[in-house]
Amino acid sequence: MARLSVNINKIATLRNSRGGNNPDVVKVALDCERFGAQGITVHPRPDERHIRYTDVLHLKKVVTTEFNIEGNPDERFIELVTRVRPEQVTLVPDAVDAITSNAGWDTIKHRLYLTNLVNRFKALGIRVSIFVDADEQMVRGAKETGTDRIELYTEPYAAQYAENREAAIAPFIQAANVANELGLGLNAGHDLSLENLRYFQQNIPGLLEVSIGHALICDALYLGLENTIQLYLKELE
Ligand SMILES: CC(=O)[C@@H](O)[C@H](O)COP(=O)(O)O
Ligand SMILES: NCC(=O)COP(=O)(O)O
Repeated sequence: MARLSVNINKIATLRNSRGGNNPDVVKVALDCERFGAQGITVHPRPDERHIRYTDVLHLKKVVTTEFNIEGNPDERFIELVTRVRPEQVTLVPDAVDAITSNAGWDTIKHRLYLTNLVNRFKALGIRVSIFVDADEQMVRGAKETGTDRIELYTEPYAAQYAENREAAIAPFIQAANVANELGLGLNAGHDLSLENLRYFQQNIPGLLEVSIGHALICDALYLGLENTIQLYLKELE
């Protein structure tokens, strides 16, 4: 069964909209864990428009499930991850001005750069995952870097799901098969939701973890956080 890591960026976005500390991201992270989340994901960006670097330091002290820090590995991010030593770091090639992540790495073009980072983080005992599109060549390129896992960028799947779910999932099955064959661990995330999650996890072999933020927090507005996390966990059974 794939594990659920809740991305709490959106909680920080809400807090930042007013200053102050409401909602309290540390409390929400602990509540997510209490309600059954098996991991907490944060994605600090250089402008700190949602999760702040100081939040990451506070969260590290209290999170008892898997702590996953995602982001573009600029110097400040590398320093943060080195200091915090989460269970997992996910390397994402965000442009500074991106509203949200919108592509995986070109693992062939950036092989050396990624290999150096993978070695650096693995030497600290941090599991490394590389964010990639569902593309066989990118999965094979990721393997060359020595990464432990890849995270498949699922936005294209989510976007096509309603129209044609078989076509939407086909490249993801192919990428997953390649990852499994190469011995790469497999995570997935972006725009996964109560609508599209079950079909994804039922069809993707070897899926270890999904990180979900936007849709889950939106659902929680109507359904409550505890109930929502339970519903997502049910989809992963
Ligand atoms: C890598 C990925 O797909 C997610 O981390 C996504 O970028 C969430 O970040 P936002 O909450 O800023 O959209
Ligand atoms: N890695 C994906 C993630 O953490 C959450 O993405 P989203 O559910 O907010 O699109």
